[in-house]
Amino acid sequence: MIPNHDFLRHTLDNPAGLSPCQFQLDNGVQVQVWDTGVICFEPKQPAEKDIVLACGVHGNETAPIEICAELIQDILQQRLVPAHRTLVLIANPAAINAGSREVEENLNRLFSGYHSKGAGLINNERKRAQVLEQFVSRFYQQAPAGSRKRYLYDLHTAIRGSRFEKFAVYPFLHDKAWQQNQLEFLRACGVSTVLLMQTAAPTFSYYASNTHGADAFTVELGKVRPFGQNDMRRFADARNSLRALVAGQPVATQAFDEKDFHLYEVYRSIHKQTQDFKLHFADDVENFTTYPVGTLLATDGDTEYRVEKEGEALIFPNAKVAVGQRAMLMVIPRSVQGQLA
Ligand SMILES: O=C(O)CCC(=O)N[C@@H](CCC(=O)O)C(=O)O
Ligand SMILES: [Zn+2]
Repeated sequence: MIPNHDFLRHTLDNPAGLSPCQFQLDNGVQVQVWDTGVICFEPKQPAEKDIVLACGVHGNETAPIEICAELIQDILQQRLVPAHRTLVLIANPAAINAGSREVEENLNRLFSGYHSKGAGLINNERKRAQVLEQFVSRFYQQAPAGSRKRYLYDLHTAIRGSRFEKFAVYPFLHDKAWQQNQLEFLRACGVSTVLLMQTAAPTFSYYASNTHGADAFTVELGKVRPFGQNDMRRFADARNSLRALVAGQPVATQAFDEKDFHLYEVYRSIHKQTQDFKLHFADDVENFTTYPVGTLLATDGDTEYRVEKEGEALIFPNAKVAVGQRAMLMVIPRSVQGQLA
């Protein structure tokens, strides 16, 4: 039903859609293909977690796609046995085939209904964002009754190198407490730099967090590289921790100690206002770089953006985004002492 148990290949061969199908593995795990890139695993007696793993929201971010493709194949071949209901999403097959971040529009700016705003469902990324929301809703709503925990890890790699190779974006929680066990899990994945957002966002992780109450994160696992050029040893902690999570096996976490983390909050978000938006530092400047107060960072027509605050660090600078979109975040260190649940 899935040739060679290779769901990534099957997805990329059918980027426009796949007929739903379902079957059972010899170990009792129920497999349901809901669409291209959308596969759901349900153990006979699922434990309490409902886990969504997403990759390929940006088509050129290949290492997370490889991690998820291997996990799917290993479940299908019964080398990995899920203990929890698990939905794996290869989010943007057309962009993966094109080897590009997006085909027409940034998929990760289209969640929480943004797909249908303005001009509406005018391209495939907008349509995909809508159906991904529907699949995530279905997955969480179809869970067995009882006390359950929802998770979504949206796996990415960043365009630039980074002073801290791996980092996560913790979506805005509307003043709810950050989860200590989630910070511990991220650290087991090799991620000890976390950006705590203070505003709503059109991203997949914010959607899962805000709409479904999931513990949800955008996880940046390294730098963008083409298929075949990822050193998968650098992803071993993330790969192994995610597989242990799905299998219900112990994850090698350590008790939270703030000294082990680099925690940041957003000081300001710089949006591209005109086509003239220009960054005033080189393409190889890394995420989390700091400059002295007063340094010119970017210009946008007559507007100048300079470092305003000691310790302000830049992240996700990208002059190529569409006008109106986030072109860079400036972040500052912060503490979460006494603010964790
Ligand atoms: O490296 C970059 O500039 C972008 C990497 C990336 O795709 N980041 C995500 C972050 C999403 C979030 O803020 O939760 C994105 O920009 O969509
Ligand atoms: Zn990305």
